[in-house]
Amino acid sequence: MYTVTKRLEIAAAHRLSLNYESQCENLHGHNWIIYVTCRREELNENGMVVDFKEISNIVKGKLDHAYLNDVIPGNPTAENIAKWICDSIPFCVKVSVQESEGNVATYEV
Ligand SMILES: Nc1nc2c(c(=O)[nH]1)N=C([C@H](O)[C@H](O)COP(=O)(O)OP(=O)(O)OP(=O)(O)O)CN2
Ligand SMILES: [Zn+2]
Repeated sequence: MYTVTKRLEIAAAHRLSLNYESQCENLHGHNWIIYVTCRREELNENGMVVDFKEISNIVKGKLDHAYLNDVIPGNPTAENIAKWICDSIPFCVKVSVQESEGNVATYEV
């Protein structure tokens, strides 16, 4: 079994709809740090699980400098961002999304 992990950083904006009063409901931004892990039994003809560039193209192409409410279905929390990324990348088994120094959400298949 082969595993690759790609670390990415994106800058983006979002606002959350919450059932309590919070500054997170206001438009604001983060520099999210994202770890994408893909796993596969056999390598492709290029000797790769998934090309790091493909991971970068998918994540950065859709999310970098974006308004995440327009991309992520539902509330663009770190949890939902992690699931959206995992569903968007072939052979992805785990995504961790770090929103700030102490706040990390992980989605695993
Ligand atoms: N489980 C989650 N909780 C929260 C999320 C999330 O994605 N998943 N997101 C937010 C907001 O995006 C907010 O911008 C960040 O939350 P906050 O609690 O303000 O985080 P801080 O680290 O900046 O605040 P401290 O109080 O200094 O810890 C909210 N919750
Ligand atoms: Zn936020």
